[in-house]
Amino acid sequence: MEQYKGRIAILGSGNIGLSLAKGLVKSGYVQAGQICLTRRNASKLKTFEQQGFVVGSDNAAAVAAADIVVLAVLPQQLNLLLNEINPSVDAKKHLIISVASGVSCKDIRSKLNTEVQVVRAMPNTAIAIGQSMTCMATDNAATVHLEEVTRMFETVGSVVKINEDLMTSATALCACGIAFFLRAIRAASQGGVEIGFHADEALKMAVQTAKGAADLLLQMQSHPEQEIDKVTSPKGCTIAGLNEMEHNGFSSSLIKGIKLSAVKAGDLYTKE
Ligand SMILES: NC(=O)C1=CN([C@@H]2O[C@H](COP(=O)(O)OP(=O)(O)OC[C@H]3O[C@@H](n4cnc5c(N)ncnc54)[C@H](OP(=O)(O)O)[C@@H]3O)[C@@H](O)[C@H]2O)C=CC1
Ligand SMILES: O=C(O)[C@@H]1CCC=N1
Repeated sequence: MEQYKGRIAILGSGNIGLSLAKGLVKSGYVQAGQICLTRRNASKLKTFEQQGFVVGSDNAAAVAAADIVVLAVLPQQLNLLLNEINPSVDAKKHLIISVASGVSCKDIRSKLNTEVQVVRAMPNTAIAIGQSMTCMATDNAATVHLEEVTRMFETVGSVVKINEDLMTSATALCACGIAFFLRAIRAASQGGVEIGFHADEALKMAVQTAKGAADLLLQMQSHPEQEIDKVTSPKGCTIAGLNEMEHNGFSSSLIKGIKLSAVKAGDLYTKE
């Protein structure tokens, strides 16, 4: 893979900003020294500085030194940040990537005095280990820039390009979604403890079983129900457990949670 030659500013180096930074370096897309990480409390970035990242609190300086600018603050923090960097953004030089939930490309441009190109990306925290599901959308980025952003996120997982009006749905299904599956694994391990395993072995068993389920679907390209049919022996214990879960609203609760998250994701910026 060809290494990216430019410089990236990640403004808002919290959970997702740092996960992205780690993933991009781990994948070899860039070296740590090509990434500038900012947050207001930059003293919390000391370990990243020791790993070779450029760190600081001066967003305008970070933008001036970069060609790709990643906006990774909370939606409620974004307007202040955009006001701060506005004088430093140059449409001819910069490409903006925003991972903020519920903020449109148009919203971002409306706060910057320029027709700068904006791409929205919605990764999840598995980006730190190159396993993100990242959804991407833009309303004005040139093909060449969209291709570069695609290449960037493909080094740290899978990428799907979607219409911008589906970005909040993508937030719920993929970005929040990783938490939903993690909770399911945790619940399975708690069940495992009740039926006789120590917590550490129950967790290991639940994790590997979940990984096997996901890999089956990825590698066989099959539908979950096809794989479930292979597990459920007639009058067996799997269908008994599965039906008990459904009587208690397993699928329904996941669907309802995803729907609520999608509504909330759309409201985070506008109802701050
Ligand atoms: N967490 C996730 O899994 C995902 C999050 N997102 C989106 O990413 C964004 C960030 O979320 P998340 O990482 O969870 O939030 P965090 O609170 O962990 O990170 C936000 C960071 O922004 C910093 N920050 C706030 N204001 C400024 C500023 N003016 N200049 C520079 N840094 C600033 C904060 O540090 P300090 O207080 O020191 O400034 C903080 O470290 C949100 O918009 C969210 O919707 C998208 C996909 C997944
Ligand atoms: O919980 C949140 O609001 C953010 C957006 C997607 C994942 N975390």
